[in-house]
Amino acid sequence: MDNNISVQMKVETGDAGYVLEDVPHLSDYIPNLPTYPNPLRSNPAYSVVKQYFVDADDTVPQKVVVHKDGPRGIHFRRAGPRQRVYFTPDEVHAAIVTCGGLCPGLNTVIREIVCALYHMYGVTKVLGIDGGYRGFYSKNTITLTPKVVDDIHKRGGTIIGTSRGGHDKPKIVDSIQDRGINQVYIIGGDGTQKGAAVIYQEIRKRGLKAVVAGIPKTIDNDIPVIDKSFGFDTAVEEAQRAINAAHVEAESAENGIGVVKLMGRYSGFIAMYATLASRDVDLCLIPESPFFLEGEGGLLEYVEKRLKDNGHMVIVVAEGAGQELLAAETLNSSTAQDASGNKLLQDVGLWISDKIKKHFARQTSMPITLKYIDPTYMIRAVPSNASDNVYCTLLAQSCVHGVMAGYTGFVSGLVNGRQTYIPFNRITEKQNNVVITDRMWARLLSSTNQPSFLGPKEVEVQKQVEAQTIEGENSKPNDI
Ligand SMILES: Nc1ncnc2c1ncn2[C@@H]1O[C@H](COP(=O)(O)OP(=O)(O)O)[C@@H](O)[C@H]1O
Ligand SMILES: O=P(O)(O)OC[C@H]1O[C@](O)(COP(=O)(O)O)[C@@H](O)[C@@H]1O
Ligand SMILES: [Mg+2]
Repeated sequence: MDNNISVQMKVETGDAGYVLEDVPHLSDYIPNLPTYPNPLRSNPAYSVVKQYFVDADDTVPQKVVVHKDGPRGIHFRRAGPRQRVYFTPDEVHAAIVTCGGLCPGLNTVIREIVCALYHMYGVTKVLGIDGGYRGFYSKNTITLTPKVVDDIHKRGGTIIGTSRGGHDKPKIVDSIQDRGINQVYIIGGDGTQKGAAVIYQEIRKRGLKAVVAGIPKTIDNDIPVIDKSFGFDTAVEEAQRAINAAHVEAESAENGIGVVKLMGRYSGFIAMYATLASRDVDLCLIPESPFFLEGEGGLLEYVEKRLKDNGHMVIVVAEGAGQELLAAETLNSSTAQDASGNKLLQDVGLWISDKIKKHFARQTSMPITLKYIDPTYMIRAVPSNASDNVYCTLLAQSCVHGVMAGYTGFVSGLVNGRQTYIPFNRITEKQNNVVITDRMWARLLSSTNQPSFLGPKEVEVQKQVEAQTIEGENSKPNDI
């Protein structure tokens, strides 16, 4: 990707260390664009709202915990409707695409973009791109109207389909240009938003009056800056059902062990939150926290102790946990990737179940019953819950307001409880991970009673590594 920062974001500084990481605007590269009064002025639902339009100077701080003499720090532009817009309703030709893995709430976001465009801004031309990025150049489009999307928020998945791979920049931008699309709404994770950033840059290079806006999606909650990603709460809630089942199975057998594998390729947020919510979990394994099996202080010793003390136990394991152990053992540091270039993982749930079974098979005095539950796809294929539905609505509406106001090259995201516009590069440059020296992981350790598997030396190293990340960057949602 061309990392030309000046076209990705506009940095403004102010007094007392104030920094605004602003998003690009159509007027940055197209001069003298006409503007129009926002049609929401005469919308009966919204015209009564006091101060409905967002003040042009409103910004939201990234860090809310501050010291008396500390700098004001990084801010993002506050989302919301502006007094003037850069498109007339007839002029707009919008397209929506969903890419990457599924996530609860995708259909709600699609629904609310369509409805906001129709009902708030009088737009009537909205297309769905079929099956992710490759749909721009290899498939017919899907017409989206309020009627078509009316009850889609009650369904899991995405009605316009999704895919991995297939990001062909020239073909995608040609398709946007040839079809006369001038608003592109891109819903997807880190990979998708990297793709959105290059599409935006190419559109800008060609001088087109077309805006590109993203809505971050990831069930793993691994996108930085934003408070949390939509669908995450639903996934954690759905994971409870699997954990409950594992607990019931474990409790009902002598030395019963229930193992549940949850999603989380590089970030263990689902496993951590599902564990904290359940309180039935005795051991939670995540990619960020290394562990070992054999010997004093190892996982097998802990399992044995827990069974002796309690008669049963529940283990939650994130899919990315312990991958280095599997690779070392199978001598298979596999380089296999999916179509988007994401590393394909080995099944840690099966592996750990097998290790535990073999360990106890060697000890005839302690027969165990182990049940392995793999609900990974079940937790992301469900419709979003009530609170995610509201969250998706706000994300979608904020995105539409920003696009109508001429902003481009941004994602709509929640920062410290406020809707904001964030430049693409800020959310694609790094990943949000569980910080195992933060308070949230300590809460988990204290709730499960599991060992941290780290010696004092390793804790020190971990602290030093984490101290090197920019202060405050990773402070959400771990360090509450
Ligand atoms: N670095 C990149 N540059 C351009 N496109 C990318 C990049 N990484 C991924 N993509 C595209 O984004 C889409 C989704 O990516 P993927 O990693 O599968 O999911 P997610 O967006 O959820 O992380 C795919 O169509 C893929 O080709
Ligand atoms: O089998 P698929 O569709 O590739 O999805 C599996 C992966 O999708 C994820 O849910 C994340 O997907 P995204 O990066 O698309 O959000 C991971 O947790 C999981 O490894
Ligand atoms: Mg991803």
